[in-house]
Amino acid sequence: MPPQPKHQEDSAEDVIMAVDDEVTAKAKNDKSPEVPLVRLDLKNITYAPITRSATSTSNKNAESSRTTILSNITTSISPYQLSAWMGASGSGKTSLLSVAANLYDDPNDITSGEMIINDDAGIVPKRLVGVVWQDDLLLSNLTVEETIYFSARLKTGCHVPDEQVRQNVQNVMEELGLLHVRNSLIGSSTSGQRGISGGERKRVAVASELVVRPSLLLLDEPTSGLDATTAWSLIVTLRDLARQGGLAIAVVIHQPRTEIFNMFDHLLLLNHGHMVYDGPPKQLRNYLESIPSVTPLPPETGIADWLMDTIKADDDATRDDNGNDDTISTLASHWCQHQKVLTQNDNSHQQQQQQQSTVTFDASSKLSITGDRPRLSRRLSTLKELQKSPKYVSPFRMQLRLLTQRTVKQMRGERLTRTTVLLTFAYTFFSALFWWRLPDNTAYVFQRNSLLFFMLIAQSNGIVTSSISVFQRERTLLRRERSKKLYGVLPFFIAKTLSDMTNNVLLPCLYGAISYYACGFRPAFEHFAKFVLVFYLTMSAAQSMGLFLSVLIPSMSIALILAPPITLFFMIMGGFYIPLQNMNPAVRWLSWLSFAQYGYSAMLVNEFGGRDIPCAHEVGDDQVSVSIGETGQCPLPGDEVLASLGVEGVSTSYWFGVLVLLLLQIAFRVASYGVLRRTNK
Ligand SMILES: Nc1ncnc2c1ncn2[C@@H]1O[C@H](COP(=O)(O)OP(=O)(O)OP(=O)(O)O)[C@@H](O)[C@H]1O
Repeated sequence: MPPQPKHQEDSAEDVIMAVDDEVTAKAKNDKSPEVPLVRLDLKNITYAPITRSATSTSNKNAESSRTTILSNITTSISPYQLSAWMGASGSGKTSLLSVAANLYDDPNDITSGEMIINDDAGIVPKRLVGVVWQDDLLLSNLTVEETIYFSARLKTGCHVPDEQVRQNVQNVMEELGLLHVRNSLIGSSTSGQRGISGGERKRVAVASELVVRPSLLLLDEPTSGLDATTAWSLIVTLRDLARQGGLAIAVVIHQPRTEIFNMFDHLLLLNHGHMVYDGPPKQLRNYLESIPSVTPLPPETGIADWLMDTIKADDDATRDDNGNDDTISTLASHWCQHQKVLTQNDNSHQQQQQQQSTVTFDASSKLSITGDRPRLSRRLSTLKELQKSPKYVSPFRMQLRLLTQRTVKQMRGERLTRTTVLLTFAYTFFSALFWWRLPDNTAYVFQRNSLLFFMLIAQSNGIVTSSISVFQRERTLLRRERSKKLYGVLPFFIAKTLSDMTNNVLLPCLYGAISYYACGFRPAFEHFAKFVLVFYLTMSAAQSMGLFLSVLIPSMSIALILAPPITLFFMIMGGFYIPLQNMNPAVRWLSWLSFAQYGYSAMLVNEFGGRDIPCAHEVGDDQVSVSIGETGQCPLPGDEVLASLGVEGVSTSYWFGVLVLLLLQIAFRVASYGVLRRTNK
């Protein structure tokens, strides 16, 4: 007999769930706040995105070249249940996951079908969904605890006190066996920085989602790379969370061991984007063995292994008979027939239920309900109620604070890597080696001048390139977290700008400061401070230009190829190689956009402006002829030097250069923000 509502006058959304004794007992002890129950029904979903090459052609062509990845998928993810999605590689499991989580690129990619949330057509509010992808994007310089904490805090409203959030972090680390590595850095295999193991990474990714108890949790191959025991204990944890907390959980899984397979409440089997089975795992064997072409489960063979062999054999048979992959396989067409029967049965069942004024979960969950088990009554909210919430969980100020703290922590390891320290040391060594203690007289004006430009060139290229590579990593994380509505582009951007102002440019400035005294520029502190200021601003303008390039050019390899010639172009526009007055007027105007021009001019003004340069022969250093300052005057007025280098008019003002450098980087940053807002969705 189907379960009855407690009171006859209960609304139609009231749901009675039955769970087993053990789970009920655990649920009573569970102090975590109740999650809103979410049931997601996918009805006849066909997902056909436009392939990347097609988007470059006309819309008409693009439409006709959509690739159908999922055909007519009908399944449910129900509260209190752990569902598994299985299928061979490329069968469409990950695609289905992005459809269910509402994280696909374009709504038009769903060419037919509908999604139902708690009986209302619509999509799940993102704040209720947690997704763990195959490729986690954890920040390498954060510890395990910091990673989970930042994720928790960004997903928790500011009304929840910090102690509570930290307690939740502690609990989830305990649940997932991460306490022993709580202070270990995540690390990164690509940068050779050793960190936690692959299995621990996976658990950190799961913990970062679980910590806020999402109503709907979707995990893409959470057990891949885990040893058998760890995989088993992770699935046990997920099953317990579903049963105790009412979470609706679906995991994409390849070939689980039988003990794991038996833990699933619901199974969806896909093959080449078609459904092959959807229902209770316990009935799978009977169902498959009822198909004449299927070899029965051999003794001593795990059910998941047999399942994958059966799909493979079905694939081979389809290809043999028809010579192409597009033809629907025997298993898929058998399921179509079966589904028709199920739908008819379900319709008549629903009619029966309406007469009795009761509501149940989907067909599969009914199988777990037994009349004499204890019951938990939880209300299934309407979609409208679920949607009632601000766009972002945490307010702007909190997003900004958390993102700034997180970026600072991430940058602490990148600022002082062995490579950056070595590079700075090498450049300082070169500068000192070739320009050590330059005499201050007319014979060395040209060398002073070339050293100033070398300093700019040496550091700018590196800074533009590192700005591009750092942002390309951040971009993917931003896209993923933004699509989950964790924060907006503005707080991310401000946090990044604040971090950029102190990171990446610090070592180059240290290089500039040491070289300044080592090479013997004007000794007064005022000139040293002015040099450091303008050097800093030039470097940060170069960094902002690098950011703009990487925002504009989504492909990192292309951006990295284009960056050096673009930087060099602006360097030439700086006026060292060709004095600006000798430049072709058609391109000369571009020097107004060159950060190098303003930085170089201000440095020249700081070094030569407002003073006379002593004569070489008067100080006994006359082996080099005066090559700058056409009048041959001696002592040489510094303003002559500036004029001969093309520094004229407003450019002779140091503060003009400083102001334009400031404005230039603001312009690059604002433009980057605008482009990012429009494109990085
Ligand atoms: N945007 C897209 N455009 C074109 N083809 C796509 C797109 N996304 C996925 N595919 C293709 O759809 C098929 C299913 O991909 P999907 O990643 O969903 O499979 P999967 O079952 O998760 O595979 P795996 O187990 O190997 O991760 C693959 O052949 C893939 O190349």
